[in-house]
Amino acid sequence: MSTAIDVRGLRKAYGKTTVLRDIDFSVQENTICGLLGRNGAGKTTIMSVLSGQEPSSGGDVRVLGGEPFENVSVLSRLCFMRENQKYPEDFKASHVLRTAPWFYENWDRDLAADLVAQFRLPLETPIKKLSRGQLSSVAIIVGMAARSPVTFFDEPYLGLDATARAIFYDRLLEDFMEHPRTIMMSTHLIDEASNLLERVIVIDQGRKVMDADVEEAKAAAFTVSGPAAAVEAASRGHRLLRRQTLGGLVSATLEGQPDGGTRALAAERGLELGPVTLQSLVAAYGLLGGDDTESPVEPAPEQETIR
Ligand SMILES: Nc1ncnc2c1ncn2[C@@H]1O[C@H](COP(=O)(O)OP(=O)(O)OP(=O)(O)O)[C@@H](O)[C@H]1O
Repeated sequence: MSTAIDVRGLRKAYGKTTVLRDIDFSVQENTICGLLGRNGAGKTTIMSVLSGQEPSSGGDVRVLGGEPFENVSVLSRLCFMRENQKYPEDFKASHVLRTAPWFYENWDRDLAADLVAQFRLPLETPIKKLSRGQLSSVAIIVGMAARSPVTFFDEPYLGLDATARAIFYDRLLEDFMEHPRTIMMSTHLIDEASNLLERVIVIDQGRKVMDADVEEAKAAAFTVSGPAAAVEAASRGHRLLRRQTLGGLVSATLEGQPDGGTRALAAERGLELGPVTLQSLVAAYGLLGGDDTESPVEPAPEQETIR
């Protein structure tokens, strides 16, 4: 498999303010990669540079083998759907769908029509009158039907209801299986999108702080929940990544995997051992902001109770 995106020592500054520092990563072709991080971390800026919308201030950026900025041969194979996508004044969704094939050579008309029906998108309403969710669905439909070899989605779900978000995730995965391509998506809805993501890159204050294969990262931690003293005992020998409390109950996210001793202790003291979700893993490294760490204990999905 070859490299679709290669970033070495990327720096971006606006005037005297540096917003990206010394960022390195590469993304293999035909991968769906999540770009995560708190507000203002630098996700949109990275995608803007990778999609040639803005020049970098230093470092080397290659997309499909070439520097994207002002490079038509790279730009013609990219699609960047951003959260505040701009359209010409008085455009309707029908105009967007009619003009999109001029820009995207792999454009799939049937897929676009199918998605319009699924998202219930009104085609003849002026874009500026569409609701926030309908506006997001226009960008999603274009980003998907374009089938560009490299596609960037910047928080594509804003304003979408839960059903529409589920349609987006399901259809994107289905289409990706049939037409593999490289997709980078920034999101704050980590657990919702986690089934899609093979790779995650986490940015914090303009620096890369995590770069991992999702399955490997999830396999490198576990949760243990129950009465505080028992959880404490079961946590010995493991690095504590995160601790949440609710009344007398504690849920700890620990590095590693439970060994025989931990399992036996859990069985004896009625503790629950469970897998870690991507969201809590990212939160465990302190990368989701304060609110999340204050949230009450929630049972992890598919928890295994050892008795
Ligand atoms: N044109 C600009 N001029 C000055 N500063 C900018 C400009 N564009 C972005 N920034 C700053 O760069 C930093 C990174 O912004 P960016 O939009 O990339 O963050 P983000 O991770 O996408 O955030 P969010 O999750 O809130 O969308 C922020 O501090 C932002 O204020």
